[in-house]
Amino acid sequence: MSATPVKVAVTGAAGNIGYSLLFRIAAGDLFGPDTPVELRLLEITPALKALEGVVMELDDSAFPLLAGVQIGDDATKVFDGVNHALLVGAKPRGPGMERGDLLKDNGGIFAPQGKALNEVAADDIKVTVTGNPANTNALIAMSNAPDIPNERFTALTRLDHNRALAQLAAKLGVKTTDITQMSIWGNHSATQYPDLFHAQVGGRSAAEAVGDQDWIANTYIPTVAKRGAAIIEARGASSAASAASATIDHARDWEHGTDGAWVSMSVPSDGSYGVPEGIISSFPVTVADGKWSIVQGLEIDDFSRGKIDASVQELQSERDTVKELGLI
Ligand SMILES: NC(=O)c1ccc[n+]([C@@H]2O[C@H](COP(=O)([O-])OP(=O)(O)OC[C@H]3O[C@@H](n4cnc5c(N)ncnc54)[C@H](O)[C@@H]3O)[C@@H](O)[C@H]2O)c1
Ligand SMILES: O=C(O)C[C@H](O)C(=O)O
Repeated sequence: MSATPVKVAVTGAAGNIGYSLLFRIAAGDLFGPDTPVELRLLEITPALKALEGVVMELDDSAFPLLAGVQIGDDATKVFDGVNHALLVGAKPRGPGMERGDLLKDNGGIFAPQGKALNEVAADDIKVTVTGNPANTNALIAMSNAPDIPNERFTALTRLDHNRALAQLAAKLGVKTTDITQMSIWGNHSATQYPDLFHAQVGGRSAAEAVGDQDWIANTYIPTVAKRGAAIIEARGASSAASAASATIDHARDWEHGTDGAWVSMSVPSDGSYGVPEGIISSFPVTVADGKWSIVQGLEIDDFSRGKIDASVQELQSERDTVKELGLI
C-alpha cells in the first residue's frame, strides 16, 4: 500500500450526492485498493452538524483505506494541499427548471472556491465540477484560478455518457460493454448531443445498427438529454447515486487513464471541431498519464454539426451571463 494518502476535497459533502460519493471514495473506488485517501469536506456553516453525522457513519464503516477526514466551512483551510477537488456543493434544480436557471444562485459559489484552490491546493490538483450548471461553474472556478493550468478544470458529462450507453443498449438488446466510442458533445443540459454516428456496436456505427434516424432524433437524443428532469419528476429529487457514480467514473478515469477507450468529459475547448476557446464543453476524450486529449480527426456530418453548434451557443450565452455578473 502506498504510504502517502491522496487528499480529496468534496464540497456539498452533507448533500444527497455526497452521501453516496464519500462512501465510494472511502471504499477505494476512485484510487484503487492500494491507495489510502484523506477526505476534506466543505460545507456551509448550517450544514456542518449534518456533516458531522455523515463523518460518524464514515467512522462506523471502518474503511481500511480511509486515512483521515477533515471538515469545515472555510475553503482555504479545507482545500489546503488537496490533489483532487470534487465540486459538488450547489443548489439542485426543481421541477420545470432548466439547469442554466441556477446560474445566478450557484455561480457565486465557484469564484471563491476557484480562488481558494489557486491559493492552497497541491501542484497536481485536478478539479471536477458536478454542481450545476456544471460546465459554466467549472469555467468560473478556472477563471478565478490563474496559477492552475486550465486543463485541470473539468465538468461532469459522464452521467450523460452513461445514460447514452444504457438507452442504446436497451434499444439494441446488447450490454453497455458491447458499445464503444460513445460521446456526449456540448453542455450538460437539454441541448447536449449524444452522438450515435461515432459510437460503435459489433464493428459498425451505432446509428447504422439502429437504422432509424427518426428514433435517434426524436426519441433517443431527447430521452438522454432530458433524463435528469425525468428523474426529478419520478423521485422528487435530482439524481444522486448515479451522479456520484458518474463522478467516480470521471475522476477515476482521469487519474488512471482509459487505455485508448473514449469517455465524455467537459474540458476547456482548444478550438477543436470549431468549438471556440473560452468555454468548457463536452468532447470525446481519451486519457493517458493523468492527461486528457480530445479525440481528433472525426468527421462531423450536418446533423451533428447543427446539434453541436446549438449546445455551444448555449455555453457561450452562459459565459456571457457570468461575465455580466462579474464572476469571470
Ligand atoms: N453534473 C451532473 O451530472 C449532476 C448530476 C446530479 C446533480 N448535479 C448537481 O449537483 C449539485 C448537488 O446536488 P445534490 O443532490 O447533492 O444537492 P443537495 O441540495 O442535496 O446538496 C447540496 C449541498 O451543497 C451544500 N452547499 C451549498 N453551497 C455550498 C458552498 N458554497 N460550499 C459548500 N457546500 C455548499 C449544501 O449545504 C448541500 O448540503 C446540484 O447543483 C445538482 O443539480 C449535477
Ligand atoms: O437534472 C438535474 O438537474 C440533475 C443532474 O444534472 C442530472 O442530470 O440528473
